[in-house]
Amino acid sequence: MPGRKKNNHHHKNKKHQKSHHKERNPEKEQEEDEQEQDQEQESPFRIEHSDIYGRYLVASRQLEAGELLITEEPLAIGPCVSGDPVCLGCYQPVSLDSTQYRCPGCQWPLCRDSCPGIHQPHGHTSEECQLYGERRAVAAGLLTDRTGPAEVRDLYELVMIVRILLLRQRDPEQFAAIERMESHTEERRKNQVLWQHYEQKVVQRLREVWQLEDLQPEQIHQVCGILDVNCFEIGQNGAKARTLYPSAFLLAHDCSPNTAHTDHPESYAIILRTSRRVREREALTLSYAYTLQGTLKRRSFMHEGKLFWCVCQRCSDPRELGSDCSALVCPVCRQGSLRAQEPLNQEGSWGCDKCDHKMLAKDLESRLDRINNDLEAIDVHDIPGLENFLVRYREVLRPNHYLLLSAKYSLCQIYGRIEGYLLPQMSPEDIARKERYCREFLEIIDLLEPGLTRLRGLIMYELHAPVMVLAQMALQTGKISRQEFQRRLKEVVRLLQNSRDILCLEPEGSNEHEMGKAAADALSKMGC
Ligand SMILES: C[S@@+](CC[C@H](N)C(=O)[O-])C[C@H]1O[C@@H](n2cnc3c(N)ncnc32)[C@H](O)[C@@H]1O
Repeated sequence: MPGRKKNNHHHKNKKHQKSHHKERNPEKEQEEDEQEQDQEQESPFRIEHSDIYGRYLVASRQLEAGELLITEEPLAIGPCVSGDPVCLGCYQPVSLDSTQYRCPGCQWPLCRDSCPGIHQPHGHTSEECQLYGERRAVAAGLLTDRTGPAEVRDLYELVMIVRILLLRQRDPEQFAAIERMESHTEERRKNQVLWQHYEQKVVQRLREVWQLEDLQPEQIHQVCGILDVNCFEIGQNGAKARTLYPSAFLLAHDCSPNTAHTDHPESYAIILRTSRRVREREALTLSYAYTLQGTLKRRSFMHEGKLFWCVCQRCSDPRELGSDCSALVCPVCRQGSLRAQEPLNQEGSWGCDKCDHKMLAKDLESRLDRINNDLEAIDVHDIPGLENFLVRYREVLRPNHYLLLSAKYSLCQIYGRIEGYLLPQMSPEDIARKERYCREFLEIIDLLEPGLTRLRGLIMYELHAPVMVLAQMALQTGKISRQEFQRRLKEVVRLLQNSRDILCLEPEGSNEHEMGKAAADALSKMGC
């Protein structure tokens, strides 16, 4: 499969070159065309072009859910750009204090001296080590436990850019493949705030402070654009990296996509499959944004980073495909729901469906930002804190609002899993609460990410346990009949089967795959 997909990509590039040299060798051209047609017939997708999407992939035949479309290793990989320091070899979190292991050559923090990513192409290479070693004072020397998150982020941002620019010498073909990706440089140049940010934080720093003067400003800006537009954020079991892949970048975006992807914990290869049935000629899509965000946020995220305004079905629908996950309680009548009147207008107004109250999107956004800050301040393991958040905002946000769903998602995962809240320690009321949150969450994910998607697999696994425990309790206390117990058990089996089928698609060695195996074990213990 990797070969097939890779061919497809290179094949496209050949085609591109050919169009400029058509008269050169007509016989060879014809032979190549035939080969291309053969390959296209075999491949589950082909590349097309539109004025809106640019290049994108379409299904070359009807595809069933779960079909493998692409698996390929990254052309480039680097740490994620967050304020959290990670190992340059394996992208696991590291600390910046004096006890943290550091590379003897360049002093950047690494997880340990036996990190599998040291001197590996997908990790901390000797080339990179030498470059940073010569610039210790302006690179790793700044990374101490007194360095704030913004400075940590700025320093780590440079790593992937430097790696790509080093590829120019080491592997010009790979570099050329990256250079052919969309960078939206001209549109980015028009946005002075964005352009100046990269000029100061990246271009000047690399050329003046790090003294990499042979890097041309235009090329650095182009690489920054390519990274913003095409990067995948990946990582298993706590690792956080960003990657560029040779052909997966071609998929267009949709806020309710028809593919799902995961990545291999060691090779960082992407594994991309259809998540549901896809019709012949339908565009293959993935989501560049986070599912648990409302339309206003997703659209501005895509506009800022990817330079387009999404007009997909979910974005165009004030009720977001029936999920209603952006609706607020009307602050005036307290009865109605406040929704976007023109969801594709970021500055439009939001109106109540029961009274005349209206609100501007920008006022609403700042309100939501404050609520989001409140949520982010709560530790993900803090059950009372999360429960309190749900109570505090139930008069403000509709029950399916994405901020409430985020809190419910955390609760689904920690009830039953942390000390003091393990299933045998939990009251029937708390177990029932876990069940309720799982069901509420699943109902929305079924609308937004239907099919073979990781979130569905995870939540169905979480849901099976409370259903099972409560059914057993109810049978023992005579609250339900044996027949009703059997009916509930059937649901448990269905949940376990679905989560096994989804989570076993995750790569071996990942936590999700382990969960898929646990679901399979539970089924065999039940004799299924
Ligand atoms: C990762 S690239 C995809 C490949 C790109 N189309 C190309 O030709 O190189 C992302 C870019 O594709 C375009 N794109 C992807 N999905 C889109 C969508 N749903 N609507 C409009 N443009 C889209 C935008 O220009 C976006 O910045």
